Amino acid sequence: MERASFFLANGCTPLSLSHDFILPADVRPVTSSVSTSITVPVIDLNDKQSLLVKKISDACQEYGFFHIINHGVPEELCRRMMAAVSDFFKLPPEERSHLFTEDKTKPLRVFNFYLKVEGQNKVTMWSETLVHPWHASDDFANFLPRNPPHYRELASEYAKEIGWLMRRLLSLISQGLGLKKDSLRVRLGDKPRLVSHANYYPPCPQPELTLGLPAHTDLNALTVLMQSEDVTGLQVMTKDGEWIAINPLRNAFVVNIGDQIQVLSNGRYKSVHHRAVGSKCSERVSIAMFYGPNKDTVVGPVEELVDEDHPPVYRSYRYEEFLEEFHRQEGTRRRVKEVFELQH
Ligand SMILES: O=C(O)CCC(=O)C(=O)O
Ligand SMILES: [Fe+2]
Repeated sequence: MERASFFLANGCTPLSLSHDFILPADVRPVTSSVSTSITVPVIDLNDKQSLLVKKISDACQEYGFFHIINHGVPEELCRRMMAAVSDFFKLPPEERSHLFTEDKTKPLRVFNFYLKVEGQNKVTMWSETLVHPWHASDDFANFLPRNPPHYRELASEYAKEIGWLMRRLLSLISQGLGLKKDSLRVRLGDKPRLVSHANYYPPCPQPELTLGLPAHTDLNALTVLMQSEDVTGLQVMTKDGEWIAINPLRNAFVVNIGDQIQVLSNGRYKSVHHRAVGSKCSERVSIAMFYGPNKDTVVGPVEELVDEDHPPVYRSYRYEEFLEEFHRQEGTRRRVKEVFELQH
C-alpha cells in the first residue's frame, strides 16, 4: 500500500530528502559503528529502596541514561498519549502551520531542529516537534493544541502522572548523591520550568544521510522520555565516545540526566550527548517531558558535594544566563555547561 505523504507544517510540498536535509559526511550517523553490544541499565522501580537508589546512582554516573519499568503510569494512558501525538502530526499541514514559528518565547509552537553548516545555510532535521508547557496540578489546557480534540484531556492526565514520577525520580537521585530526599527539588525551585517536546520522525528514505535530531545534551535537569515501541532511533554517547542504541522496551520510560543535574552534582552525574536517527520503513514518535529550574533560580554545585578532593567544577549562575548561552549556540553542536566550568 502506498504510504500517505508527510507535509511539514511550514511546507506545501511532500517531504523529500532534498539538499536541505542532507548533512555533510562528518556529521552523518554511521550505522555500522553504533555498538549493539552495550546498552543502558533497565531499572525496576519496584525494587527495594536501597537497591533502587544505588542502581540509579550507578546509571547516572556511568551513562546518564537508564530505562525504568514498573513506573506506575498506566500503560493504556501511555498508548493513548502516543496515539494523540501521532494524530496531531497527521493533521493536514494547514491545521498545524498556524503553530509553526521560530519564536522561542511562544509557549505553544511547532518547529524543526536544524544545524548550521559551513557553506550551506541550515540543514533541517528529519522531524517536526510540538512544544508546550506541562504541569502536574495547574490547568495548562489553554496552552495545548485544540486539535486533535482529545489531545488536551490526555496531555493533562499524562502530565499529572509524569509529575508524580519526576518527583519520585528527583528524590531517588538526591539520595544517590547522599543528599536529603527533597534536596534537588528544592534547589530547582518551587516554580520549575516544565516543557514537553513531542517529536515526530516520518519514515526517511535514506536515514544514513540525515538525522532526526542532532547530537545534543538536554539543557534542563531531568527528562522522562516515552518512545514508539517498535522503532529504533535513539542513540546515546558513552564515556568512551561510542554511540550506542537505546532500543525501545515495552511499557518503559527512558530517563536521562540534564545539564543542571550535572552541574548540581558537581560533575558526578552525567548529562550526555544523544541523537535520534531516522527509520527507513516506519514513523517514530517520542515525547520528552523536561523538568528544569526557572530563569531566576541560581544553579551551582551543591555545597555538600564540594570539598578539598572535589573542588567545584562549575561556577554558579542564574539559569537565565545558561539559557542565553544556549540560544547563542543555536544550530551548533552545543557545549553550554562547558562555558560555566571553572579552571583549576
Ligand atoms: O526522539 C528521541 O528519542 C530523543 C528525543 C530527545 O532527545 C529530546 O527531545 O530532547
Ligand atoms: Fe534530548
